[in-house]
Amino acid sequence: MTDSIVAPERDPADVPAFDHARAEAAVRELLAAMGEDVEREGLRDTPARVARAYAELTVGLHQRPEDVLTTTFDLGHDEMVLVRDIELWSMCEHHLVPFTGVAHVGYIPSTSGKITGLSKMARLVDVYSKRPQVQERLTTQIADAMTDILEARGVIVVIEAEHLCMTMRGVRKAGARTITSAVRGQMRDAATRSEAMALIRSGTR
Ligand SMILES: Nc1nc2c(ncn2[C@@H]2O[C@H](COP(=O)(O)OP(=O)(O)OP(=O)(O)O)[C@@H](O)[C@H]2O)c(=O)[nH]1
Ligand SMILES: [Zn+2]
Repeated sequence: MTDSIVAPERDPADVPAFDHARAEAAVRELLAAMGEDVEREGLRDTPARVARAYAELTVGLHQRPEDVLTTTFDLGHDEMVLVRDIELWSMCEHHLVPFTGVAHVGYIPSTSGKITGLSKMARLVDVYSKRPQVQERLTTQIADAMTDILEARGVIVVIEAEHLCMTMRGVRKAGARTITSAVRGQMRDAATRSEAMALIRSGTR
């Protein structure tokens, strides 16, 4: 593969605003390419609807991780914090169909004990999910943002997801789950990592 999984992150300031007119024209073309009658009643508003839907599904291209990891508290807490089973919906950049599953995000705060609001970790997952993605990049981006912005001493991110491009088309293997992980800093320590994995697995239903 020539394209890097860990593509350099684009500054959201450099990403042009979602072009609704262009997206509508493209959807109209796609429908025409399918042989559909784009003027029939049921499809008349579809290009505009799809454009709005894709604007929503890619809103993360315009968001910065540092804008969601804003609320930090210096609690002096220096033990592991882990939020498990954060629901995620993203879009595979190869087929533009969803992949969905859960993210588990854990970290060991900085030596100063800088922690973030728990909901902010879920918001961070959303920022990176709402873009054309591959699961590996999504995983590393979340881990790197936690490390850089919170100055976390250790981070673990595990994502379990089902890709609709493998389920509803192509190889058609419903139920196959892809698991990716990214581990940083002190979380690489064998004992700490197994503690985190045990906490994540304790939720396996
Ligand atoms: N590594 C990785 N691969 C993905 C992800 N999402 C989709 N893919 C894969 O991307 C690949 C694209 O392969 P291609 O051969 O170019 O496309 P294709 O002919 O549609 O492939 P099939 O899905 O096998 O029919 C497929 O194997 C997908 O399963 C992801 O998040 N990570
Ligand atoms: Zn795909």
